[in-house]
This record gives sequence, structure tokens and C-alpha cells, in this order.
Amino acid sequence: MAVTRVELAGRAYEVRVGPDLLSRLAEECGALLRKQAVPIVTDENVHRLWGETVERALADAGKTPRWMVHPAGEGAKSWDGLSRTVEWLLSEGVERGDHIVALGGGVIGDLTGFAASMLKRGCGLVQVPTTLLAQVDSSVGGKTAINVAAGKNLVGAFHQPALVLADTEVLGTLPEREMRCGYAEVIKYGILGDADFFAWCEEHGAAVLAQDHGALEKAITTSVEAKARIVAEDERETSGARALLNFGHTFGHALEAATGFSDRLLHGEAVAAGMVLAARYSARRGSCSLNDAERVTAAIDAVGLPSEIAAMALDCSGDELTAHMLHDKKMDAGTLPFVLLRGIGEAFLARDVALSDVAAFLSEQLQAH
Ligand SMILES: NC(=O)c1ccc[n+]([C@@H]2O[C@H](COP(=O)([O-])OP(=O)(O)OC[C@H]3O[C@@H](n4cnc5c(N)ncnc54)[C@H](O)[C@@H]3O)[C@@H](O)[C@H]2O)c1
Ligand SMILES: O=C(O)C(=O)C[C@@H](O)[C@H](O)[C@H](O)COP(=O)(O)O
Ligand SMILES: [Zn+2]
Repeated sequence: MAVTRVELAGRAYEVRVGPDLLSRLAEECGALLRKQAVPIVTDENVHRLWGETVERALADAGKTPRWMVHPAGEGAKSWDGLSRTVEWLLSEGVERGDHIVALGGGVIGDLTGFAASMLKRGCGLVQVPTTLLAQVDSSVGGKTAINVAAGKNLVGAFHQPALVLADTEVLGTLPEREMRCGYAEVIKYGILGDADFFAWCEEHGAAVLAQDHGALEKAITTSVEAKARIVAEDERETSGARALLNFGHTFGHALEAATGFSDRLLHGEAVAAGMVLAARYSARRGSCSLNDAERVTAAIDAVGLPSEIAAMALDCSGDELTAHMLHDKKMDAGTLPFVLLRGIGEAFLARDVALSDVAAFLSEQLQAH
């Protein structure tokens, strides 16, 4: 098992990555699960595939899971999903000192984390991420949110977990498409801040997706270490360091909005196409080389993630895509800082980007090929 600490003063916590953590859930959580009944929020797929393992793990420790099972998919990150979760937690008598278990992908983690942040003004949380995306990204760092009509993640809170348990065995049941989505966030860490890791991904992407043990473990632990370092430096995205984790997301969230937060384009896929756009836009502005932008595109193409928005039949204009960006949380006094590249491994925050120029660039990209 690999252990990474997220160093936050007075609230440091461990991210444990390795096999068989789910079947040791009670031991791993120790005193965090202080009552016989354990409130667990999950979705229908995870419940069907891994519910029994959890039941057994808790039964061995004399505990009983209490389940809240959401429908699978992004739709659960909604006002309705949130109110149902909070009402259920209240009906279960959850107290401030209890820890709610979020067992699932990023949707369940973001939703449950947000519910935990507001229940009795904040109760405990254990993240048990079951997708690659959630293991390398969403379970770490305390960003929680729901989507609302105006856009992605626009209502939320920072609420750190007390523990993250990333069981690599649970990825065995994850569909390939979801593995690819997680891989998009893995290579993001290389592109934004670690050229050597990006080069490693270029070589080993297929092995990660095939769940080769060594490659998968390196991909997860390198990603978690990068995220933990950045979150410890800038927990609430105030200094600019954490904003770099948003590489590809301003474009990506606009693509998710344009496709109605549906299965048509999953978050990881939107981020993949968004990273290609951010790299190409960087090259167009002359901050990075065309060659580096092409390397980003090739790495995304190589694993079957979408790179071309022209192939997405989006039925919207560049202006309509930039209109979605006006809701981006990085928006500051009327300007939107963009995470762009000086090169592979060197992202920076550009504060002088005109949205009209981005719209013109997107119009070209929508028509390319
Ligand atoms: N808070 C953050 O820092 C952060 C970071 C990245 C992404 N996110 C958010 O995370 C969400 C995407 O998360 P996701 O990609 O994990 O999607 P998801 O939670 O929808 O999970 C993807 C699918 O995989 C299924 N699944 C989960 N675990 C499984 C398993 N072990 N075996 C089989 N099926 C399984 C789920 O039921 C679902 O159908 C988005 O809403 C995104 O905005 C948040
Ligand atoms: O943890 C962060 O910070 C990130 O930006 C990670 C992203 O992968 C994630 O999708 C996040 O939810 C996006 O943040 P948002 O602030 O743009 O909603
Ligand atoms: Zn993301």
C-alpha cells in the first residue's frame, strides 16, 4: 500500500492506495467509524458490484452499512440529489462527529462531500473512490459541488475528507470508457507540471488502461502525490497554484454544458478535448510550440479519448461556448484567467486572454477537418 499525506495544518489526512482496502474498510477507518451503523452514499452500479464486499467487511467488525443509493451518472450531482442525501442523513440521525462514507466515482464523492459540508454545519467524511478518475483526482483536495442550471460545479464548498481509501482492485469492474476518463486527469498532471511523467504516460498509457499492476500503481500514486502537493500549497485556490489543476477545464466544462452534462460527453472526455484546445490555443498565442500542442493531441488520440470538437456534432458556435465560460469560478472582476502552456510540464495562468479571441479560435476548431 502507498500512503500519501495531504499536509493541511490541523487537518492533515492520508490517501491510501493499494489492493483489498475495501474488504478491510472497518480496520482502515478505525475509530472514524465510531457507531454500529455506518452511513454510506453510493450509486446503483457500485452498490450492485461492491455492496456485498462492503457488507462483509463491516459485518466482520460488528457493523452494519446503511445505504443511500443514487442512480448512476452526472444527474445525481443536482439540487434533488443533494436534498435527498441531506434529508436521508438527517433521518439516519447522523451527528457532527460521525463520518459519512462516499463510495463511488467523482459524482458520488462531490455530492456526498457537499452534503457532509453542510450537515449540522459540517460532519466527517471518508472518501472511498471507485473510479480511476476519483482515485487520482476528485477524492483528494476537498472540492465538492453540484451542477446547477447555470453550469458545472457552481454550488459547492471546500470540505476535506478525514481519510481517502483508493482500492485498486475495484477498478477491475470499471468499464474501459471510464478508465479512459480517469486517464485524462492522470496525463493532466504531466502536462501541467511534470514533463517526465508526461513522457512516461506517452510510453505507458496503454498499460495503465489495461490495468497492468505496476503501471496503474505508478499512475495513481504519481497523480495523488502531485495533487496532494498542490492542495497543501493552495487549498482554496487563492494563490494561483491550485488553479493549474483546472488545465483543460474551462474549455471542458463549456463542452459539458453544451452537451447537457449527459453520457454523450463524460467529464474526463470533456477534459481531454479541453486540454487539446488549451494546448492549441497556447500555440496559437505563441506561448508554447506547435510541437508540444501536437504531443498533447497525440497522447489523447493514442488512448481513444476525444481530441477534436469538430467531430462532436455540437450544434453550437464559438460564442455560445465562451458564453458558458462566463460562469467559470476563476472569473475575476470581468476577466477570465486561462490555464495555458509554456510547454509540456509548464502550465501558467494567463490573465490577458480576450474571450472574443477564444470564441474565434473555437469557431475555427469547430469547423476544422
Ligand atoms: N472534486 C474534484 O476535485 C473533482 C475532480 C475531478 C472530477 N470531479 C467530478 O467527478 C465527476 C466525474 O467522476 P467519475 O468520472 O468518477 O464519474 P462517475 O462518478 O459518474 O462514475 C462513472 C461511472 O462508473 C461507475 N462506477 C464507479 N465505480 C465503478 C466500479 N468500480 N466498477 C464499475 N462501475 C463503476 C458509476 O456508476 C458511473 O456509471 C464529475 O462530476 C466531475 O466534475 C471532481
Ligand atoms: O481539484 C481541483 O482544483 C481541480 O480543478 C480538479 C478538477 O479535475 C476538477 O474537475 C474540479 O472539480 C474542477 O474544479 P472547478 O473549480 O472548476 O469546479
Ligand atoms: Zn476534472
